[in-house]
Amino acid sequence: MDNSVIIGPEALPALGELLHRPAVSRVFVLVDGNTARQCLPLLEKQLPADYKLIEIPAGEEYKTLASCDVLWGELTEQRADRHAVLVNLGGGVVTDLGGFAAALYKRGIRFVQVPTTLLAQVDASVGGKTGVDFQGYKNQLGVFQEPAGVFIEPRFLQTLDPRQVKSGYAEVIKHWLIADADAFNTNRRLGWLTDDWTPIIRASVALKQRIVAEDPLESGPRKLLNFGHTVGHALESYLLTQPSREILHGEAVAAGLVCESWISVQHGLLTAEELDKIETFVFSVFDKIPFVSLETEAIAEFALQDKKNTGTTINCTLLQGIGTGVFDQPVTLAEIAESLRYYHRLQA
Ligand SMILES: NC(=O)c1ccc[n+]([C@@H]2O[C@H](COP(=O)([O-])OP(=O)(O)OC[C@H]3O[C@@H](n4cnc5c(N)ncnc54)[C@H](O)[C@@H]3O)[C@@H](O)[C@H]2O)c1
Ligand SMILES: O=C(O)C(=O)C[C@@H](O)[C@H](O)[C@H](O)COP(=O)(O)O
Ligand SMILES: [Zn+2]
Repeated sequence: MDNSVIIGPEALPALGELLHRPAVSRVFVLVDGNTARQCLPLLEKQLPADYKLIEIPAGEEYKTLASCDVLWGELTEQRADRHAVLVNLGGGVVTDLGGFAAALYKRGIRFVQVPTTLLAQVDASVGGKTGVDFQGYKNQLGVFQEPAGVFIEPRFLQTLDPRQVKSGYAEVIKHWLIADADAFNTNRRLGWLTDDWTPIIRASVALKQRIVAEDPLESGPRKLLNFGHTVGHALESYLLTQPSREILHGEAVAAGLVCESWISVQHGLLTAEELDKIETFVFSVFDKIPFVSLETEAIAEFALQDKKNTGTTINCTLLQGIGTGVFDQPVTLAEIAESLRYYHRLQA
């Protein structure tokens, strides 16, 4: 097996061929409640007859060690050996958690990613970042571990809620902002809806693969892929602590793109006109996330746990013009809070 990415109608048959190889002792399929119903039927004919299904509840709140415990318990109960393969069928929660759990079970079994949301197809399934949330912090526990393959079938998106599609689109905009000004400028005029996501998935995967190949363990340029996430993760983590204020990862990232673009302007890296273009595009797709200005400090505090930090210094990825990211830019906690106040004042 290699860690290739296959996109299109040939993806699932290729996975089927791989799962029937003699080197595979047993196949386990990890799903959540929704992908069990909506996605498994399309995959099922590629699976060996004796595959074992393992289900976790859907949602970010289940991206935890407790869900890994359920998965590890099943693998142990079934006497899964090191030649077993775990197929992660779902969005970023299933691909992150399943990849992490597979990397730890018996010090590592092979896993494959079958992403079923736009977000997981353009971003989460690619690049080998896996993990779970811990004590309210996003992806606090995790490993870098490449899957044995990524099999992307855009037809899965047919059953996806439009809100979830938009959430994935935030990561696509992020890719354009850090590395593809032409795509940003073309697509901001076209709007976000399309009948066929395949070209956008292909372009995003290629862009992410290029950056990951240069720096798989995120000691340098991979930090570009984290643009929007210093503030985005802070907002997401904060709102996850608030009952009935649900936020999706991509929605938080969209807000983070605006806040971190504003910080880029304060650092003299981006012009006010460029910031305006970014805001206009982002708010043509996403509603503004409601929070009150009294909450900005508490939200900003979460940035103190960002994985790009060194000691007490918050290192942000910023934009040096649309289409060019720059990483390791020190920013203060006060700037993070001020960027949230700026976002809060904006009229969507
Ligand atoms: N590892 C990485 O590089 C990386 C990159 C980006 C995001 N992430 C992580 O990904 C997670 C978010 O992923 P997500 O947005 O896919 O969320 P998700 O996995 O929670 O999926 C969103 C919802 O859609 C449902 N669903 C999935 N596929 C479906 C389909 N085809 N039809 C109908 N419903 C479907 C799921 O059950 C869930 O309710 C976050 O935890 C984020 O931190 C990781
Ligand atoms: O692949 C990467 O590298 C990314 O940063 C992609 C992000 O979109 C993704 O949300 C990632 O999980 C964030 O990682 P973290 O290190 O900030 O937890
Ligand atoms: Zn992300």
